[in-house]
Amino acid sequence: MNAHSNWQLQPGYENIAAVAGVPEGRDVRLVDTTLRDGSHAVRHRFTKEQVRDTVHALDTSGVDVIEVTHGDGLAGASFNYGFSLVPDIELIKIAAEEAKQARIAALMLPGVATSDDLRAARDAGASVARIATHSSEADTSVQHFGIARSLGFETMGFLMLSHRLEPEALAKQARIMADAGCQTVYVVDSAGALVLEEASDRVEALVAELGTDANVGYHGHQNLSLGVANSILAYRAGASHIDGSLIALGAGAGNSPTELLAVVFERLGITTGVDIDRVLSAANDVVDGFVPNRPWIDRSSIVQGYAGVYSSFLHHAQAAADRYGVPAHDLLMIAGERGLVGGQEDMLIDIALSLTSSAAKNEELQNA
Ligand SMILES: CC[C@H](O)CC(=O)C(=O)O
Ligand SMILES: [Mn+2]
Repeated sequence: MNAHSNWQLQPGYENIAAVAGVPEGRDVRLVDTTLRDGSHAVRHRFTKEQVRDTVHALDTSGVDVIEVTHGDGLAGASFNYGFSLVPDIELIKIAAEEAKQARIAALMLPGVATSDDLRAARDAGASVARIATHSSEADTSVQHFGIARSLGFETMGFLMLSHRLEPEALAKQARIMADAGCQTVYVVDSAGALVLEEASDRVEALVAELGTDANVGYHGHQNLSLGVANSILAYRAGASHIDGSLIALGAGAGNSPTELLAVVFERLGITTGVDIDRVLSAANDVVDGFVPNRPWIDRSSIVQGYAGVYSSFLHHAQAAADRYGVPAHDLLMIAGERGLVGGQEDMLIDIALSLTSSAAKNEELQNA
């Protein structure tokens, strides 16, 4: 572990001992994000009962980290990202009460949430902090990792839109997170854009850079239908933490399905500690029962993977498309060409307006 393993705990948090890493007896640690990334797919409308039932099902399946937060992280509930039905902290509290063995994780984006939100999540029972930055901006997470460690959180770092950096450059960003106190750094394929070795080469570079200083994780999206295959290659390249979501519930075409990851790892003889029968039931009998629309691999989400667009832009693009009468996939293609990053959702409206005004100009020219 890194140089900061004896982090000074803040007053009131001295008795908290967060142990990071893959639990004994498992080869890989599956981290479930149904109740965070999946929040995008239900427009942040999870009810208390849905959270309780999903946590119960995952916990009894043996999944040992369950993420519960607004899709855009703590304090993400806003006009920009969409309001939650139930505030994050209430949902985290319910999840922590319900989980008997699993740890509850909360995600934050520096600049959206603050250290006060982290503290509130800790007090509500979250014990894993996941801090996400754009892949080239790891330095913006430094103080948050310090605060998270001093609150006794286990820490995980997300390098979002990892496809935008070459493996060596990404590894340098991972080093910044690890040195700041991050215990597991993730290659995050936010756009579902990485194809096979593009995923494992990035994981390999992080593993080489971090050595025993931090674990490496992989978070996949299904836009090109490669979430599970990429996750297996990521594991083979040295990732010890793999994210998934029940029924793929997540942004864009969704995440790698947790139940499929569990089944495929088991078929490969790789121990996850997750009970297959129970996790399949969690997916089919619990989450599929309350989700109105599963994430889908369609023209828009495939374009996201193809053009490398942040998966959570999907609903924003659909809303702008409906409002301005332009195709969502065109907006997403242009968003990819412009290299937009998370937080620039409003630029989709700008793109829609420029498409409508150029369409109007073309019509004017034709009528002239
Ligand atoms: C809000 C953080 C972000 O959506 C994290 C994530 O899941 C991703 O980038 O894929
Ligand atoms: Mn994601």
